[in-house]
Amino acid sequence: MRLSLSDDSDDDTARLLAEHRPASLYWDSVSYHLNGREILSGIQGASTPGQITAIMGASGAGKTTFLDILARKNKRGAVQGNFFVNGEKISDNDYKSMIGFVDQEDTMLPTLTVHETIQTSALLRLPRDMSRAAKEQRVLEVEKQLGIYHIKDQLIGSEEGSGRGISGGEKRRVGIACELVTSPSILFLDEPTSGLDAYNAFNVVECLVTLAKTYNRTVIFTIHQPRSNIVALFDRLILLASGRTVYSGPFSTCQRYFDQIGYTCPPGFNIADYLVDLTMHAGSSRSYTDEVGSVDGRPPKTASSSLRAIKSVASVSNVSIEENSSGTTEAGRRPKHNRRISLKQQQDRQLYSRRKDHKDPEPPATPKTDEEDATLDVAENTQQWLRLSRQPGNVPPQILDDPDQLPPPAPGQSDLDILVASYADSDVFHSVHDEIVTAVQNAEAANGSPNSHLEGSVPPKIARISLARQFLILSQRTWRNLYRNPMLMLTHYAISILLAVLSGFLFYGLTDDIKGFQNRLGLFFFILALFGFSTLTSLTVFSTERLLFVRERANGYYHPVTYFASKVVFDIVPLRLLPPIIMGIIVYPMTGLIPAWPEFFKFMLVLVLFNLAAANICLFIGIVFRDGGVANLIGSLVMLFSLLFAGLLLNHDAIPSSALWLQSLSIFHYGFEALIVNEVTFLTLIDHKYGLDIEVPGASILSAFGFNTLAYWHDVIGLAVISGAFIIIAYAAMHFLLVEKR
Ligand SMILES: Nc1ncnc2c1ncn2[C@@H]1O[C@H](COP(=O)(O)OP(=O)(O)OP(=O)(O)O)[C@@H](O)[C@H]1O
Repeated sequence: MRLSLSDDSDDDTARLLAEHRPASLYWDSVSYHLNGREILSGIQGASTPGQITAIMGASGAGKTTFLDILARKNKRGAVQGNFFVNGEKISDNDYKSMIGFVDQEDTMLPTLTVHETIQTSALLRLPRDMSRAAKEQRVLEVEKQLGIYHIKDQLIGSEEGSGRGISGGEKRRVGIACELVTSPSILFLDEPTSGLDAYNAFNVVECLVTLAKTYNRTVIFTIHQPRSNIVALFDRLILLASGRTVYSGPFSTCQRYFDQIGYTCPPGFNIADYLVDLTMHAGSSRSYTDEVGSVDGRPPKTASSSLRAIKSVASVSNVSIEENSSGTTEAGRRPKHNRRISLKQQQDRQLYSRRKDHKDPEPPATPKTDEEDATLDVAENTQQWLRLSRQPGNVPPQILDDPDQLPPPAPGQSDLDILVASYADSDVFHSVHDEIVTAVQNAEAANGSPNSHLEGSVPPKIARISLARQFLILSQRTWRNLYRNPMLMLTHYAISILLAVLSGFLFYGLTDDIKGFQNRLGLFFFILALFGFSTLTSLTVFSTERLLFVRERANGYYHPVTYFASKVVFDIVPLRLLPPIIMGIIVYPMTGLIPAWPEFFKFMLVLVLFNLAAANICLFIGIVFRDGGVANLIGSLVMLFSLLFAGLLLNHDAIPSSALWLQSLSIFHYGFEALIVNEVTFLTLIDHKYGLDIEVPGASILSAFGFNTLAYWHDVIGLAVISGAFIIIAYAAMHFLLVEKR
């Protein structure tokens, strides 16, 4: 999968890659509290360019939380700790410009192709002064690098709707490509192999290794229980259990380390499986080293708690299995499941108990004083942190260089306590700690030198593309998404045309009498109700892309205003404005409404503004209410309320006049009144009574029905104001509510 880096003839691409600053990441005393609960505590570690760092642990160990914190994601709880890039503390903004983050679940538009998806990321995020051709070239390079070039024209697809597209592994690689295309110095990935088969999982990790080694990037990911061929690719390992560090250091030394502290991974067994199982058992058990130790005093040979392990477990265990599988129905024998439990317990004890062949040493690490702890917790700056790190009391005088020296289990101590204490007392811990201190000292020395301004940790500021370009790129994406989703367009247009023709026939040939007036009332009411309720589909304008928007925004793809504008222009215009215009053009002449251009245009203006107002109200509701069902309910209630106050249904005598101001909130009221006033005010209607044709001015009839004949422009302005107000508050809601918070 190794490919040539780039076409050197392209200066822009070469410059992008050259401007990348290799970034070593160091962290120390990292803790995280949420709602008074400690989720992570005292994690330290380092990851340098060219290295793959894996964060492992059982489910709920805190891997994702820790990765989020390393990537400086916006967290709900309180984060503490020291974070250094090349030994320096850098601002969140600078940091975010040099990292890429790939989430566990892929959030991509299923209607775009692989190439378009990566291209959008590149066009939005690569520097303004890089040419379009160079950006395109960068996309192709990354596609080749990740082995997805051959599927670049395939649709992403989804399980439901647009049909199955590319595979899960390919999707994961597209997600990585979207981040890689900006050439980040540090790449974070949350469970990049989850949901993938062994082959695809290996391919993905192999791509990451190529990236780290060939392009000198720092790669950090969480991973659940990797297969051994993947494990062999790790350079560093961070093993967490209940948010505490069981191991953080070079992967190459981890097996020896666990062996030294009395937890031996059986030969031929996947160390990742063993370690994750160990942390699970350790967290739930009290130390029983002294109870069982190992069978016949020797370390166990093989196995795990799984069936696979049971099959390969040695000596005594095999006997137990045979016993277990032979006469389970014979009288006098204990039930089968009891034997299984005891077998499992026995094996777990063999595998996950500390070996007995160690002498217990002096108590471990000199505890820090309360004062020092507190100071470390609130360590504000590098100087303070360094001072504390250099104090002898913080560096335990004795490291675990004698493999037979282990901390003794205190009464009530769990295996996890022992594992955590052993690590905090180990030479691995101290060498990582020294590495951090040295990096910080070197950075300080470099900053003090006269040439310090030449090479900082922070890459040069990237000039982002303008808002106008962002809008164009996002509009193109929204438009593609729309026209490749023909059912959505088709439904809106087909319904509008069908209902226009239907109402044209039902209200064909309106007469100029009282009956004709009533028909006009019915026609306008029908048209408004139809559009009012069909705009409820605007509720989903954001719901389907909510997660995509939140993530892209957090990853710095664009300014929210450009996303919002592109959605409004390319969703609301084609789906909410064009259908009523088409319907108006069909219905108006068919039914025989006033055949004059001014009245026709005034009729269309009301239809358009009414639809816009209804769509913007739904847009706002769809943004505020995350749950689709709730949003639908609220949307329908708002429309019903508005319909009730339209003027036709209301019994004015039954409602106190003080409550009539509610009409000013009703878009149906504005729309209905404007349409009927526009149509009837200057008509002369014939009333057939007692065999006579009495001419009645339309204005009189309107007044008798409670309409204000001078209200047309007032109503038009009312619709425009509601429409404008809701688009502004919809944007405000999106800006303030749709912010990533993990
Ligand atoms: N926003 C949150 N609200 C409540 N609890 C949280 C939140 N974030 C994390 N936690 C808790 O923190 C612990 C660690 O969660 P985290 O998702 O980091 O674990 P994990 O190791 O990534 O698990 P998995 O492998 O299952 O994804 C869990 O007990 C989880 O319940």
